[in-house]
Amino acid sequence: NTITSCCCFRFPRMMAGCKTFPIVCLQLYLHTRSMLRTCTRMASAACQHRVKSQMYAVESACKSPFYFTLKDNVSPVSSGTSNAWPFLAQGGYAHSLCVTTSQRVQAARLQKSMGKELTAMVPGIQVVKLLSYIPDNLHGSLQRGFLILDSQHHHDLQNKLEGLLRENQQDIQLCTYTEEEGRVWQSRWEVNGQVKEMDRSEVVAVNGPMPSPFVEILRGSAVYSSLQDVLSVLRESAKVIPEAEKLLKCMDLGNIPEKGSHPVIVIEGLDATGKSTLTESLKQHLKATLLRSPPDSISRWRKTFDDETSLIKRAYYALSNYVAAVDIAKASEVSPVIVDRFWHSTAAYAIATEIGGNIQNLPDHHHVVYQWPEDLLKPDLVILLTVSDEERIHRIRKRGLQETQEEKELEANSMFRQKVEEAYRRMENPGCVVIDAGASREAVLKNTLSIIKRHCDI
Ligand SMILES: Nc1ncnc2c1ncn2[C@@H]1O[C@H](COP(=O)(O)OP(=O)(O)OP(=O)(O)O)[C@@H](O)[C@H]1O
Ligand SMILES: Cc1cn([C@H]2C[C@H](O)[C@@H](COP(=O)(O)O)O2)c(=O)[nH]c1=O
Repeated sequence: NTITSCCCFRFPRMMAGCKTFPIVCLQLYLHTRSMLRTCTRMASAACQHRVKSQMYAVESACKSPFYFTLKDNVSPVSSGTSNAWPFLAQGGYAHSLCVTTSQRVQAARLQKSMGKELTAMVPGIQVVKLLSYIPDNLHGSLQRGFLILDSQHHHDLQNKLEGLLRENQQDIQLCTYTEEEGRVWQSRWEVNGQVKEMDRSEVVAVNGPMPSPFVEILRGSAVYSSLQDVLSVLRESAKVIPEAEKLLKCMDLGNIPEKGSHPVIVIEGLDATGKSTLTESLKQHLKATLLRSPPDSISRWRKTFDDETSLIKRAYYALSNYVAAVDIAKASEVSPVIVDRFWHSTAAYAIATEIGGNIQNLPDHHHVVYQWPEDLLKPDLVILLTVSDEERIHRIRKRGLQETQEEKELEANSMFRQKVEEAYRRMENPGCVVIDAGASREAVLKNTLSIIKRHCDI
């Protein structure tokens, strides 16, 4: 950046009036470009190799992550007491695949497609999220990937992984882990004409940091804290996703819209908790304007972004709040505004999706991901509707979804739902006022109206 800015701004000023100025400028520009290319190649090459202080964190369903590192890197203090690897029992194998490319949109898309490919690769293997990073430069060194657990040592798995490495040799790092007499070895593979084992190093289990790197990376990769952050991801995405370009054109990048004199009330909650039912009734009772996020103006691209990587999908939902804020600001000049889902949904679903395992793995209370973005119009009141799982299932069934299929989904997603709701409850500034929405429609409406009267000037 410094070189580019020097070339583009300072240097021309120094050379103004000089006859050879255009030639010198062109030479400098070409030289800079080639230097930048060399730097990128060097950085990428460095990523393909092990760095001594490199740490690995493996996501765990019910506990904190499992951490390991090269044995040389371990000081007696940071070392765990045992090197028992839960994945390598009974002569099984494990492999790690990390995306090394530094371009975040490209890296996220490659990671998503590899995840899909790996899960479908061989029946019986287990694919778990993995992060590789250098502790004092987490964001700068982060590589996302997977640990592939192969307890039955499938012969064709190694071939398939080699195929993946061949196809993406510049962008991924493949390692295999084996246990020999209680010691675990990491072999790194590289394509050198054919796929070869480059080197072997001993790795050991270690204690990890608190909060875990899975929590630390949420901000900026799933939960955004400003419009600038969101736009920067979407601009990068626009190079490969035409809808991102169209979406950006819908965004009015003027000043932050200011709320009018009427109250803005947001209704939040899990699916089928009664938000639509309640918001329609509130609209009538309060003679309010009813809006939703994502707003109609950009909802035609929702499906495209729902199918995208988390980085891009969450940027879409985050942006949809800023787009909705423009309508909310205008409407609140003339009437109260009811909003069906807003920022809290965006953050709560993003956090619950990204954080694997159970509720204990969520970021602690007051973490930055629970804070309202400073540049987003703030509502006067946020109401969270909660109902028991049984009642929610009952309502979904009555709404007409197929029973058995839906039942299975609810079973599988029980932990996910708990995490979304807990994330909602932890949101701050504004926090949520929780209403038990398991009562009758009339009772829920009455309760909500009395809370609105208490909090807002209505
Ligand atoms: N208080 C209530 N008692 C019983 N049934 C209710 C109540 N509120 C809503 N329902 C019914 O539950 C179902 C889900 O309600 P609704 O569509 O309002 O929820 P929602 O939160 O907007 O859902 P989604 O987020 O999935 O759009 C509907 O069939 C609705 O008629
Ligand atoms: C607004 C918003 C929604 N989602 C997800 C959460 C749910 O699975 C669906 C529900 O949307 P609906 O419009 O209420 O049917 O969308 C999300 O992940 N992030 C958001 O900001």
